[in-house]
Amino acid sequence: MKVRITDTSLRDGSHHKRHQFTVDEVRSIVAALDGAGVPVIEVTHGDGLGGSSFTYGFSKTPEQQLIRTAAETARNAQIAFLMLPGVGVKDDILVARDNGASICRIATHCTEADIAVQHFGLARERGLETVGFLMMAHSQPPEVLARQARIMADAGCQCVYVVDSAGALVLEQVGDRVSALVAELGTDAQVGFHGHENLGLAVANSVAAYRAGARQIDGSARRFGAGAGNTPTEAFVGVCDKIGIDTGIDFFKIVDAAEDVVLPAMPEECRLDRMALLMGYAGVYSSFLKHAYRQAERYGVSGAEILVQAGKRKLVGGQEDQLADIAINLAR
Ligand SMILES: CC[C@H](O)CC(=O)C(=O)O
Ligand SMILES: [Mn+2]
Repeated sequence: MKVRITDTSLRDGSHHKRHQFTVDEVRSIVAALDGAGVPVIEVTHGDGLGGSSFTYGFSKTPEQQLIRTAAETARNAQIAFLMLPGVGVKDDILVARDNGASICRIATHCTEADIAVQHFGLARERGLETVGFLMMAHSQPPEVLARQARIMADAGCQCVYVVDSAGALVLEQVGDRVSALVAELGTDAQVGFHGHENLGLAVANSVAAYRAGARQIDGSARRFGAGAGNTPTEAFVGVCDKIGIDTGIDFFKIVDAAEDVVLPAMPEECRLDRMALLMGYAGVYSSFLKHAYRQAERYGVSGAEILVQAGKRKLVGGQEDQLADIAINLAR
């Protein structure tokens, strides 16, 4: 059986890099991933199209320039981009398409799929392949996610992802969620899985997702991503080789790409440390990590305590400003 892997080091890795990718880094990483046979490479600001801002962090290089560079560099891989309705707008989708991207991935909090309906419609109308992200999927039971997936599929989404944004899901919890989506969607849309490493389970969870019927899985070379990073693409490829899942990716080439090309572009390895573990344990959005560090330093409080409070408040993606509010309250 086959699975399609999307490498998101040039999008989810943008959080870890504080959105400072250069054209040269994108060119060399895309060339290496493409050369290893990675079929889809995602390139965007970490928070999606339009994310470059005071709230989320300014990009060093305009993301559309990075998308164009990626599309010009890839020989076989398709270039994907992410957008969160409200952070980006429909015109951003059209510009990304003109810059050579062919897969439009639209992310919403996992109870808010309806805000993406018009974006899926536009993307399909303009010939883009579509993927939907149900973020923070640990926070809702399988049946709720399945209903949200139905909204996305009816709007034109061709693959709905269970997105473990907090790296909080454990094995069967992934399988149950993916199975519910597979049962709901049937042949209307595929199901995908996007994992984070905050509890050290990203590869195992991705295998569980595959076994429950997911046919698209995200990875990031060298785990380059938010929080403790994502499912390491190279490790997942190795595991797939061993258990008979065809990824189409050359294990030895992706191992070299991760070590020789991706690692040098990382500010540091993604660490499974106290802050990351807390995120997985308390169900906190991985993209909050760098923001928590920044607010902790600014207000002289504990970053770990900020994350614990963020978990208690059940914050969702887009509520980054509340981390400052938490830090101010802790400082008082
Ligand atoms: C800001 C979008 C977010 O990083 C998407 C994602 O990768 C996730 O929720 O894990
Ligand atoms: Mn992610």
